[in-house]
Amino acid sequence: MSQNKFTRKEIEGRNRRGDAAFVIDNVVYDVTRFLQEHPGGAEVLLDHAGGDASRGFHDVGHSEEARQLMAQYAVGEVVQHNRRRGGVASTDEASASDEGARTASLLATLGPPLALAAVAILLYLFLL
Ligand code: HEM
Repeated sequence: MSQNKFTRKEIEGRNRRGDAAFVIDNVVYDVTRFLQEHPGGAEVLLDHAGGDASRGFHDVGHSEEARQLMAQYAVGEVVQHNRRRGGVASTDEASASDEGARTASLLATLGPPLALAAVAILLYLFLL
């Protein structure tokens, strides 16, 4: 496999019949020449072209033969800061979004009682 490094942005536009590439497990595959040969059809590859096909690829439960075949189409790797685990959540991206989700759920839990308490305090100050 070549040691070329790609950003996910560089793969994004490569979703056409004339130039199709996607990422599986942080490896970049140029499947332009494979489209017509894929036993699962060209369309499903094009659906994932330009993005991360890891989940789709693994969900299908490809055979060992398919895994060997795919090595022929590997053209490089995803740059370090764009790498993902399991093709879904990246280490960096995941921790960022985890944090966002945590903040949001904290706000959702604490928001209503805090708002009620604030209203109660205001009423107390103004009315009593
Ligand atoms: C370079 C990447 C890929 C290679 C080399 C490859 C190869 C193959 C091969 C050899 C088969 C025949 C069944 C088997 O041996 O497992 C197959 C079937 C299939 N592939 Fe892929 N595939 C690739 C990527 C993908 C991706 C990204 C998807 C979808 C997300 C996909 C979806 C399917 C489907 C739906 C089938 C048909 C399964 C069936 O009929 O039971 N493939 N592929």
